[in-house]
Amino acid sequence: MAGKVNMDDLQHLPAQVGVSDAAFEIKSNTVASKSCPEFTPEAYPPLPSNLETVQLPIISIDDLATPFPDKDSTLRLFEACKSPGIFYLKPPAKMSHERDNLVARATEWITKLEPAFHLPVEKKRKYNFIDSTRIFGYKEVGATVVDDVGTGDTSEFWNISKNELLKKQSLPSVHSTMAGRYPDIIEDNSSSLVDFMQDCHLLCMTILSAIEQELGVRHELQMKHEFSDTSGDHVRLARGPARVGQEIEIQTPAHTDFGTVTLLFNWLGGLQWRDPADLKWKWVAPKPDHLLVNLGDAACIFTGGLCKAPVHRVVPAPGAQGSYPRYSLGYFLRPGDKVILNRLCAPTIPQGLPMPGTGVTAERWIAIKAEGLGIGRQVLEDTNSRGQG
Ligand SMILES: O=C(O)CCC(=O)C(=O)O
Ligand SMILES: [Fe+2]
Repeated sequence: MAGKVNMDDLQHLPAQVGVSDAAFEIKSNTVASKSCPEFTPEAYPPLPSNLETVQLPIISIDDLATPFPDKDSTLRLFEACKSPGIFYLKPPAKMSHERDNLVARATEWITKLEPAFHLPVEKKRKYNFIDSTRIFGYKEVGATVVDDVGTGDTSEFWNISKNELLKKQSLPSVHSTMAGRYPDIIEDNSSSLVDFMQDCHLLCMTILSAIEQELGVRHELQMKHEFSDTSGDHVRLARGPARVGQEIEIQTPAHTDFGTVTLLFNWLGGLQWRDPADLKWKWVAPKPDHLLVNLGDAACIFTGGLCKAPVHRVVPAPGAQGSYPRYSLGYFLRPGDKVILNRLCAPTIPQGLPMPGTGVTAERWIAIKAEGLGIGRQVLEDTNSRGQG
């Protein structure tokens, strides 16, 4: 069955170690109803009080988003990027043009776009990823492999491409005559989604700017991530089902993010970070009014391994929270498609062994990683054009 791993098999999967028993305390009277809307953050119960969660650094963007941020703030951010490579970030209370802060807007986006998940599966399949090089559109349950026997994941995604929405904005008349790339509920909101992406991108640039300052490089990192560049940048809406049983159900298997910076908004537990010190999975608790920042492979390569790309995965939320379907939203910042993943030239960047992905374009790296996760296999199997990636 998609995404199911028997508890007895856990030894075979190094990814499974260290999960606290508190995760599996589900009381039968807390089974989620199938009511809609499913995304009801105000109703979520707390995480189990005995759950061990990892203490991640907490950074406030107000300290960084000035033309001359103080040295302590940029250093604290850089230290968090070096270890563990994942941290909480408090966004500014108001963004440009008096828009609300990003956490409030991410909450509104999930609320508004949740119906895209409730379309009949045949309808959603019309928007399946084209292949593993173009992972925009719909990823259905089971399309990603969670172990070496080919078990599928349990989550579904809508990956909404920044460039596809930008193209639609610049060529509205052409697009109005074309079949929609996304369901109407997404297409109809594309212009305000672009505004949201632009503010997410800006926040990522603030993070890159702080890293540049600490490395003593000018704008080399930001230049590889122009908003107008064709790239893998996208908003990902994800839905994972409520916990079904006692087994570990993998919503998203162990991975590092492919790109440079991920802004992650989640409201229920279920995200786990693999501690490199003991290889145990540690729960990452959502922090009210904060988002999570997670660095990816490209950040690691550009900085010669100084920045870390943490290994993480998603399982149903622990305890009573596991009774709720889990929604999350990510903004994935990736280098321009044609950018070659190489370390920056600066005396501060270590000259070590090349890391996986070094020397290939960002576009190719996305395809290599997506194939490794089995993404696109349903399309490929359906068309019988190629074996599983
Ligand atoms: O849903 C989450 O909390 C994390 C999702 C994630 O890691 C991903 O989509 O890359
Ligand atoms: Fe991720």
